[in-house]
Amino acid sequence: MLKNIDTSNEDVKRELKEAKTRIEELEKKIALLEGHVPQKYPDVKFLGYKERKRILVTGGAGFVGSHLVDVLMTQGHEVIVVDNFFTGRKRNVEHWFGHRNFELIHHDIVNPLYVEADEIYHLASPASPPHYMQNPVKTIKTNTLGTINMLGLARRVGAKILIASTSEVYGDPMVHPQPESYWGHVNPIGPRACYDEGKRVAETLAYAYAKQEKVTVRVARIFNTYGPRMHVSDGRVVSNFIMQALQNLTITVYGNGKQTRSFCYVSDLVDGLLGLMKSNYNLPVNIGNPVEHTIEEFAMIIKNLVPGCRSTLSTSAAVEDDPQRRRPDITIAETHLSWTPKGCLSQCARHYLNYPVAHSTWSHQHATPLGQCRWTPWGVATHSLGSPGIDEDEVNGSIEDK
Ligand SMILES: O=C(O)[C@H]1O[C@H](OP(=O)(O)OP(=O)(O)OC[C@H]2O[C@@H](n3ccc(=O)[nH]c3=O)[C@H](O)[C@@H]2O)[C@H](O)[C@@H](O)[C@@H]1O
Repeated sequence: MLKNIDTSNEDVKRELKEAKTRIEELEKKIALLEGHVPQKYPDVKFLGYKERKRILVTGGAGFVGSHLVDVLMTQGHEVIVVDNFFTGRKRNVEHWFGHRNFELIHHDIVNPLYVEADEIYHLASPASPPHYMQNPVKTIKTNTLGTINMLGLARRVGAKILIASTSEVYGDPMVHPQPESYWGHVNPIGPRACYDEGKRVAETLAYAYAKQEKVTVRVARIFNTYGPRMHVSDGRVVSNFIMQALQNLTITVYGNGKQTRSFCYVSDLVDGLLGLMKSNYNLPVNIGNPVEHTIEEFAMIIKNLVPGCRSTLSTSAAVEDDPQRRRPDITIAETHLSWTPKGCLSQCARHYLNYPVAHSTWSHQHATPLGQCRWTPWGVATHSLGSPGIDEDEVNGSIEDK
């Protein structure tokens, strides 16, 4: 091209010089950006355009959402994450920044969203009691208006939508274990109502849209879940007890500790959500681990997992409306999704124990399926974790994104 250009001409010389300077500036900017974007992504399968789906994950930067995003990305789908970063964090998905199949939208789903999608996983909502009680009106809006917006989007674009509901729809249950057919025992004006009733309305909305607007819906009732990327200031029992045990602080058992919970590891939950989305089953499905422990037993399990832990247990006044027993009946998930949780509590808790104490590597970790774990005194060798130590920022509860 330059052959026909008179490079002795002063104007051309000047233009070439300017262009060169501009190219140098751009090269510097590219180098700078490359420094921020991870060069190497986790392995992503290639899918042809017929198999590749465009999948929207609301709350995709949160604890559960980000693990789901990891699996969908590695399967080769195009994933759009929408999050308002109330409890979600960019660092949970930063290992995908810049990937051509990944998009992150900072948006609050209380406001309408217009995107194209084949499937929607609607996970957006705070899930930890102290978080959802902090702004109950906002929690109700997220679960009602937010769900209406997502169901409306599913209707407009013809997407299949999975609503993340909760074991909290059963309230303080009078039936144990809880089958999906149980209607629950919820205090509609209690401190947990913003979440419990919000999720119950979300379920009602899902089936109203299914009936009236022919939207294809799936409803997962998620039981207590734990794993990497749960914020250390999350306030739920697993992260509280682990952080207390690691620092030799008193383990704060609320009430007399005789209340029960059944804990599911996050990779098992994600498998259940994927299985439900794929299945033809359209009624609510419990996804949780049916192995039940009292909170007192659970405190001892965590204490015993931390070498040399000198923490003692304290009890206190019971939390208002705290469900006294919780254990999922997972017959439907086993029958219709062929799903059953694989993780056992002490192994998974040990696995998870590594993450909050090795914060620099925390956000990049996947919840490795247990079959792939190699155990070391501090957990999983495959994750090349740092030595135990506590991240000041995390412990002091610097939750700038809450
Ligand atoms: O982990 C979850 O997935 C669930 O967490 C909460 O439900 P909850 O069972 O109350 O969760 P936690 O706050 O972890 O409490 C579990 C039990 O431990 C007790 N607890 C909690 C924290 C603590 O420091 N000490 C303690 O004894 C609580 O009183 C409660 O009895 C949410 O409300 C659910 O939506 C969510 O699905």
